[in-house]
Amino acid sequence: MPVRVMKLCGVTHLIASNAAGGINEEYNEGDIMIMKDHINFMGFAGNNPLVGFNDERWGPRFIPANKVYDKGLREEAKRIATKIGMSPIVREGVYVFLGGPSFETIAEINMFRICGANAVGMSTVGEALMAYHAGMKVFAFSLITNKCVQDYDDDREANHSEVLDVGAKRSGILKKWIGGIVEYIRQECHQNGY
Ligand SMILES: O=P(O)(O)O[C@@H]1C[C@H](O)[C@@H](CO)O1
Ligand code: HPA
Repeated sequence: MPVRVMKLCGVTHLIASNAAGGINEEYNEGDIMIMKDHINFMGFAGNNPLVGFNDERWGPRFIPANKVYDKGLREEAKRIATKIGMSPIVREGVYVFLGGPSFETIAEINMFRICGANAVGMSTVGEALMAYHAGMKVFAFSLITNKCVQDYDDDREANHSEVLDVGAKRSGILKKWIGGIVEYIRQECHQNGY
């Protein structure tokens, strides 16, 4: 349970990142989507990290999940993006969490688009729920590494090498952006006496 180990070490904020496929047709490869919400599709099948005995010292048995992704951090992240000139590539949207490792079928992508998902990936939601349950502030974002195939006449196929290539291409700007967010969190912790 790495998130709980972080909590025991005094960590107050979680910054989580992932590579994701763009479902929203306006999203481009290389865009960055701040997660404002998620669809825990794995959770629909009972695969929620909070299932099982709940030790109240971590957090309550039943938690709301409509504010997992901290609004203040999202606003600050957008402000920093504007300051460093990356706002044209920054989006905000809903991430749907699937188990993978196969990428999605066209029918699945069409279903998730209709359900309100903007991007699809294979991680982050479990960690975000654990951290929120333990009282940590959560900020998460997706690097859109590919536009999901949504049409049977489209010959492209999702693959892991494009994920790695786009990650490498965006590493410089992401370092700068995350550095700014970390600095904001440092100041917030300082003001709150942490
Ligand atoms: O660990 P993340 O969610 O960033 O990785 C994504 C999803 C798969 O693990 C992989 C697919 O290429 O990238
Ligand atoms: N689907 C799921 N996970 C992903 C994708 C995708 O299209 N791209 C990067 N990670």
